[in-house]
Amino acid sequence: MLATIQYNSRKLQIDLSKPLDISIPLRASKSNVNAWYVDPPKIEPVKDGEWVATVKDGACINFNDIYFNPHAHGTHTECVGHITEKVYSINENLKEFFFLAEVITVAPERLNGDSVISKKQIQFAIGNKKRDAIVIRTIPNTKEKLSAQYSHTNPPYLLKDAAIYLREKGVKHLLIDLPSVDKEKDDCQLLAHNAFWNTKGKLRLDATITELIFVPNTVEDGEYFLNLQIAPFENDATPSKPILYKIIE
Ligand SMILES: N[C@@H](CC(=O)c1ccccc1NC=O)C(=O)O
Repeated sequence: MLATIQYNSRKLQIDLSKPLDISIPLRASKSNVNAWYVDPPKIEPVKDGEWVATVKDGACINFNDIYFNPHAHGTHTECVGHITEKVYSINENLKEFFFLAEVITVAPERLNGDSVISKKQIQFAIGNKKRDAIVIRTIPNTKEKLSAQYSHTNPPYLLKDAAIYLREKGVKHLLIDLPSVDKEKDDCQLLAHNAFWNTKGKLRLDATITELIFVPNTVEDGEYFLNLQIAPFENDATPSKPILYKIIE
C-alpha cells in the first residue's frame, strides 16, 4: 500500500506495507531490557481464590495484570513532565504522530571516563537537514540492546551542547537507543533533558524524548517517515512504538 505525502513543497512516497519497527518488545522476563535499579516486569493472571484467569487453568479467557515501569523496561516516550514539578502528560501533549525523521549512527567518544555523544558528531551526521525527528543509533549496535541490564553500567549519553543544538535546529522528537539522554548518575542534573525541553526558557511542551529504541542494522541511515505511536497513559512517559517508513525516491 503506497501513500504519497505532501510535505511542504515535496511529494514523498512511502510503502505502508513495509513498516520498520524500532521498538523493543516488553516481556515478563529477567532478560527484558532494564535500567534504573527496578525488578523485571511482571505479567501474571488475575487470581480470585482458587480461580486463575488463564484458559489453560480452566478459565474461558486469559486475563493478565501487568506491572512495569515505562522508563525502565522498554521503548518509551516522555515529555517535559518527566523533569518538572507539574507532571505534564505525554498523552495530552503529543498530538501529532507522523514526522519526517533522519536516522543517524554515532560512535560515542570518550570523555573523562564516560562515553558521550557530542554536538560535533550530531552536527556532522545531520548537516543542514531540517527534520522534525532525529533517531540516534549508537555503535556498537548489537541485539544485546534488547536484553541489556543497564543499572550501574554508566551507559553513553548526550552532551548538553548536543541537546541545545537539536533544540535550536527545531528538532521536536529525539529518539535514542540508550536508557537516557543523560548520564546515569549525574546528581539529578539532567543536562540534556533540561536543554532539549528548554526548562530555563519557554517550555517545549510538544517536544518528546524516546529512549530504549532499537534500530536494526538492516535499517540504513537516512530520511524516513516516523509514526510515533504511544499508549494513551496520562503520565510523564508511556510505552511507545516508533515505526519508520523508508522514503521511496
Ligand atoms: N540521573 C539521575 C537519575 C535519573 O536520571 C533517572 C532515575 C530514575 C528513572 C529515570 C531517570 N532518568 C531518565 O532519563 C540521578 O543521578 O539521580
